[in-house]
Amino acid sequence: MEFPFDVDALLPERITVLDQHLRPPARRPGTTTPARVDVQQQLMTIVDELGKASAKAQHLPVPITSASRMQSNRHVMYVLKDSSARPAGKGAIIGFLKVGYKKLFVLDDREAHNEVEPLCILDFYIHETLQRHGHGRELFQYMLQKERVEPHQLAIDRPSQKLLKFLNKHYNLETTVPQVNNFVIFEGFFAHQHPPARKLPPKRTEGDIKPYSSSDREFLKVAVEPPWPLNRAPRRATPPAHPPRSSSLGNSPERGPLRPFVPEQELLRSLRLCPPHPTARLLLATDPAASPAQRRRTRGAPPGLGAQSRCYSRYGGLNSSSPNADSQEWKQGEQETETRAAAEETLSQDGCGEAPTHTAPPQAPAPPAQHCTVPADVFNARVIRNLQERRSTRPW
Ligand SMILES: CC(=O)SCCNC(=O)CCNC(=O)[C@H](O)C(C)(C)COP(=O)(O)OP(=O)(O)OC[C@H]1O[C@@H](n2cnc3c(N)ncnc32)[C@H](O)[C@@H]1OP(=O)(O)O
Repeated sequence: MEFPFDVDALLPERITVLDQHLRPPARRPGTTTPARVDVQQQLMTIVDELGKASAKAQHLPVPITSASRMQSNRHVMYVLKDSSARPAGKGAIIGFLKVGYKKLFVLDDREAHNEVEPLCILDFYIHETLQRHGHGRELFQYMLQKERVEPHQLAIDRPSQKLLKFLNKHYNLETTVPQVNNFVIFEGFFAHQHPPARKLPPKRTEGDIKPYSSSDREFLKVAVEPPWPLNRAPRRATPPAHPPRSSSLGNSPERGPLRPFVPEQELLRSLRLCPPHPTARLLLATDPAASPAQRRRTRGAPPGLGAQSRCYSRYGGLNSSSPNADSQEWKQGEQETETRAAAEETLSQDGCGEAPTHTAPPQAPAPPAQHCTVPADVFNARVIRNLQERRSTRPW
């Protein structure tokens, strides 16, 4: 990667380490010294351009590395220059590696939350024309020595497929410990933490735990999930052979498929916390049979009393002595009322299995006594449909 200024003179060493001060490195004796402000500007240009190139290579919508980001974070950037060739006599940049310590909450292989502050790989880029020439390894190896860390002690911020292959090839890192955040850690991470990972007190409720540790790549999350705590990770007996990969952003892996929704019992409990849907409110208001008070009054009644007083057949052959349209309509409405009331009942009882109470509306005309032939599975299907309709009132 070339620049309109002399990169070779600006960065005397093959690998230059930059921190938040973006201080120009000491120059070789004998070289002419441009104004300090120019040098800093040149450094900032290099950082910005590298950040843009890296974002492009990873298909990121915006760069996660820039001079301003460097200045506002305590990250360290290792910049590799091309010292062999000197195109146009000004040198060139091969790539960079950005690392930084971050406080993370990570899951161990027993899925316990651990508070750790590991060194994280935040951004890594080698120019397209120079990839697979060993430059990435050279840079990574230098960083490991400087930072005095072992590869398995690192946390990687949403590694790309290429980086995963790189880590596997050069450092034998393959088996990951599944996480609920963007970071990938590998087997052995917890064995060699300095200081050791701090386990969170067991009494702490899940709501107190930060669900996602801050990542520079937060904006890459594309899937819409239910809010915490409905999005808890499923328990997995064995870690997957490979960490989850991206679907929408090419090189960057994603956090994995959406976790399955919580069981029905939890869903019902959570639904009770939600305000009722306007339609449900309207139905409840116009239907006295669905009111909790009404249901409470009839809870002790023998089951099926209401049904016994109004019978119909799903097969159309009503046993009714007066099968007129009005009574048909009434029956349909009544059946829906029952279904709704049953769903209400199910909701109010947290799905504890108690049979719903069927109640005839007091104002309804008394239908002719008939034999009820609606099978239970049809009834259940309507209850389930009703529940599904209610699910669509979820706020996310
Ligand atoms: C947290 C993050 O920073 S995630 C983003 C990581 N960066 C990127 O994905 C940007 C594009 N990729 C790159 O810049 C580089 O490929 C890097 C930084 C990942 C690796 O640098 P390189 O100089 O290519 O690595 P190096 O030459 O030392 O090692 C090569 C090995 O890396 C892996 N690798 C590199 N490029 C590729 C590729 N295109 N496809 C698959 N594996 C690759 C392979 O394991 C490869 O070994 P192989 O050639 O025998 O298959």
